Formats: sequence, C-alpha cells, structure tokens
Amino acid sequence: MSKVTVVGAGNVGATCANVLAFNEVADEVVMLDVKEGVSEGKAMDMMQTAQLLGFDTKVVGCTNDYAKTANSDVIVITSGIPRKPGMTREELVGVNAGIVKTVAENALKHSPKAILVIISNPMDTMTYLALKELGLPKNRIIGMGGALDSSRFKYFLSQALGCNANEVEGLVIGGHGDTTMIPLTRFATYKGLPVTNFLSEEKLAEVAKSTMVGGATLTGLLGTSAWYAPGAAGAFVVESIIHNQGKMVPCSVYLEGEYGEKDICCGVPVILGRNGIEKIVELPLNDTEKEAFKASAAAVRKVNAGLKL
Ligand SMILES: NC(=O)C1=CN([C@@H]2O[C@H](COP(=O)(O)OP(=O)(O)OC[C@H]3O[C@@H](n4cnc5c(N)ncnc54)[C@H](O)[C@@H]3O)[C@@H](O)[C@H]2O)C=CC1
Ligand SMILES: O=C([O-])CC(=O)C(=O)O
Repeated sequence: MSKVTVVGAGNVGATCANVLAFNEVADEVVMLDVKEGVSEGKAMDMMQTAQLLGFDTKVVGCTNDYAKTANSDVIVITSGIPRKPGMTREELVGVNAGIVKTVAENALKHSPKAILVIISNPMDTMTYLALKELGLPKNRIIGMGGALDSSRFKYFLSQALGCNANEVEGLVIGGHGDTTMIPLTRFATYKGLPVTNFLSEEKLAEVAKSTMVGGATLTGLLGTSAWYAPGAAGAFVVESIIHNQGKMVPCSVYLEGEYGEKDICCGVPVILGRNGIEKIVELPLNDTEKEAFKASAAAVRKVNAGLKL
C-alpha cells in the first residue's frame, strides 16, 4: 500500500495529484489545503474521472486535517503563494518560508518516515530551510525544479530542431531561478547525437535563454505561474521514488563538497529511488560550466541568508 500526500491543492498541487492518480503512481493520494472544502471538492472531481480514465488510485481531500495524511511514503509541498508577472521567485521567500516550515512539521508528525519533495518557491531556499529545520537525513529532502527545467529545455530544443521532444535529452542544473539555471547545451543530444551537430551557437544560446526564463514567460501569459508542467514534474519525481526507478533527475539537494559547494541546496543530477536521493552524480563540467555553477550557488546562498534559521 503506497500513499502520497500533496500539501497545497492549488494549481500545482492539484495537477500533481491528478497526474499521480491518472498514472496510478500510488494506491492513495491525499490532498490537503487550508482553504475550506477546496481539497475535498477537487478530490471528488478527480474521483469522478476514475471510470472515464480507468484508474484505481483513491484520491482524498481534506482541510488542514493532517491525521488523514498519516503514513505517507512521500509528502509533496506546494503550499504557498505563486509569483505574479514582473516578480521573481525570490520575492516569495518571506511569506512561503513560514508556510513551508509549518506544513512540513505538521505532515512529518503523522508520517515520520516520509520523503519530502519541495516545490514551493523560491524552491532551492525552501529545500534548504526544510533541511536545516526538520532534522531529516539529506537523502529524504528533495527540491523539485530541475525536472521541470530540463523538460522545458527539451521542449525548446525540440522546437529549434523541429523534432519530437521525446527524442531529445538534456539536463538543467543550478538554482531554479530566472538567472541561476544552467541548461547544459554541451551535453544535450538528439537521438544520441550532440545537438551541437545540428544547432548553431547562437540558436543554442537562444534555447538556453528561453529555458531560463521559461517560468517567467508563462507567468506573463497566465497572470500567475504555470502548473501543468510543474505538477507533472512533481509527479515524475514522486514516481521515480515510489517505483524505485533509479532514474537520473536534476534535483535540488544538500551539497557537502560535491560540485565544489557546501551547506547549500542546489540543482544537480541525482539518482532517485526508494530512499529518495540514492546518489549524487558528478558531471565532468568544463571551466565555463563550473564558473556558472559557482555563480548560481552564490545567488542561491544570498537568498538563503534572508532565512531566519
Ligand atoms: N519548484 C517549481 O518548479 C515550481 C514551484 N512553484 C511554486 O509552487 C507554489 C504553488 O503554486 P500554485 O499551485 O500555482 O499556487 P496556488 O495559489 O494555486 O496554490 C497554493 C495553495 O497553497 C495553499 N496553502 C497556503 N498556505 C497553506 C498552508 N499553510 N497549508 C496548506 N495549504 C496552504 C493555498 O490555499 C493554495 O490553494 C508557489 O510557491 C509557486 O511559486 C510553481 C511552479 C513550479
Ligand atoms: O515561474 C514560477 O514562478 C513558477 C516556477 O517555478 C516555474 O514555473 O518554473
């Protein structure tokens, strides 16, 4: 019997729960929100798609009732405010830090063995906060950003190549911010061949730029930040953990010397499995990429400095 709790049944949380149910990633998915009735309503709406879509996962909604989340294998945290057009993710730190800390503490009381997947922004700093405040081993605290950013990178690469996005591979490391993401164009491939064989340096720079501001572009179009790909990326990370898939996914994790950084959560490729982070993968970065990672970590560290730990 596998169980996942999604805290925050807003745009991202509800989409994540919906993808988890549709793909039957767990036997039970619980959504919890502070807004009276919203989780219950969304859960009922999703359950009314079960026979149309043919899934057996049970979706439960509750208003702030953490007892319903008891014995979850994974807890996904999406509670907090999203940005509006013109804002950065980092501006959300003041409000979201308190929310993330409180909900994580409440949820862990009922699921002391759970693995946490942090989505609320600014995600790298929220992951660091969870790491510092909750006393869990580092393999159980995973920030979701790189899975989404890499998916966007593959989308923009496929647009530039005029090909199917499923035939493109690529990784985005570094912070989950408009200026801190590092799309690794040098390692990206189309059918196993380096994309540098097909796209000019200028085109690749354009793809990297579109990836980095991917979230801001959607926020401008939607008036609030995106949810379909973020929710699906959250579910992808949960599935990799619950089904012990051993996939390599860039996630924000606590670094203790890897990539030359310490005492920070930042995006690097990790192997995900039943223990959460099974392994951090060290990529052979060149000097330019190493410099970019250093600058990205420095920017994340500046936001972390604003936390009251
Ligand atoms: N890491 C990533 O890749 C991404 C992160 N995000 C972040 O995810 C967060 C959620 O975004 P959306 O779902 O679009 O926002 P939303 O406003 O649609 O949903 C947030 C939900 O959290 C709930 N909430 C607030 N305080 C709570 C508490 N104490 N306990 C339980 N629930 C609480 C709200 O009632 C609301 O339903 C934002 O911080 C956003 O920036 C969004 C997309 C991607
Ligand atoms: O852009 C935002 O604020 C939400 C987010 O993290 C994303 O969609 O990448």
